[in-house]
Amino acid sequence: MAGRTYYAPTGGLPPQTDLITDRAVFTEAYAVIPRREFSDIVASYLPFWDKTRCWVIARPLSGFAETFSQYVMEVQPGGGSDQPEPDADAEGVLFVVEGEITVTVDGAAHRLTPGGYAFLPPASGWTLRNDSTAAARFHWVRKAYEYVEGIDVPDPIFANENDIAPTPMPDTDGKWATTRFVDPSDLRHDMHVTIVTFKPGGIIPFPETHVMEHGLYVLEGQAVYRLNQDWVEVQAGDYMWLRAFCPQACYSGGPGDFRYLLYKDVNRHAKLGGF
Ligand SMILES: NC(=O)N[C@H](N)C(=O)O
Repeated sequence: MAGRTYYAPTGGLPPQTDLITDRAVFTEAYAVIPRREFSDIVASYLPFWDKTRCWVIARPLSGFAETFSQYVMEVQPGGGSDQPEPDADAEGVLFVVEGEITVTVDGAAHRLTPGGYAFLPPASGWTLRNDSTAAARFHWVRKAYEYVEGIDVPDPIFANENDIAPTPMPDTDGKWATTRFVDPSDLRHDMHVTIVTFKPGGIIPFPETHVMEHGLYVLEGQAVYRLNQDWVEVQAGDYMWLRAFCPQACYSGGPGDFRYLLYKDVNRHAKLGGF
């Protein structure tokens, strides 16, 4: 799996000479945030985080019952947090796209580099530092954990995608594969963050239409993505936010692999009545 690349935004502003034409879209069913929208203008600073800024790229919006938020975090050398997560019920997944971070849980320090993944259960008391000499950039997906009586809360997980063999989708000749950090049938988990890889020519050959929400951050490559009734061109660094039931399909564009980080809510009953 050598040679993977991970697009990481670095902020700044498009030059004043740029045309405004862009691929940004916001509809009831989906949003597309092109990579150049990760500008200084929309960066935020978070309470109890040092030398850190972030781009909030997804959050629950309305009575449509969205489940998750997603940030791209940028932590400068010496920065980090001893109280990163304010919500005791929030579980988190971190995925590193640039630099190095050290995440500590239960007294054990874990160094994560590009391709590095961490699952952090609610109330785990994790902390994070960038002890390196360069900026670190990583995704942080947050969700309120849905406790089930009789089912344990999952343990922390630390992994790197480069150590995991992707699982090919059946009958695709290996052109569509998913790298999983969690066993899909493990009912302790109510969300999955995976990496979806399409070889050139790989496609989703039908408009998947399902109740799960998605956040898709394009790590590498380019494609034409079907979102609801629209075809949208996407490239490394772009983000797609999909509400429940938004039909989705794609043609990967080559010449290299098209890969994205995918959030999905799973393994829980649909709530009946209210949100
Ligand atoms: N857009 C996607 O990649 N969707 C996945 N196939 C999924 O829902 O698992």
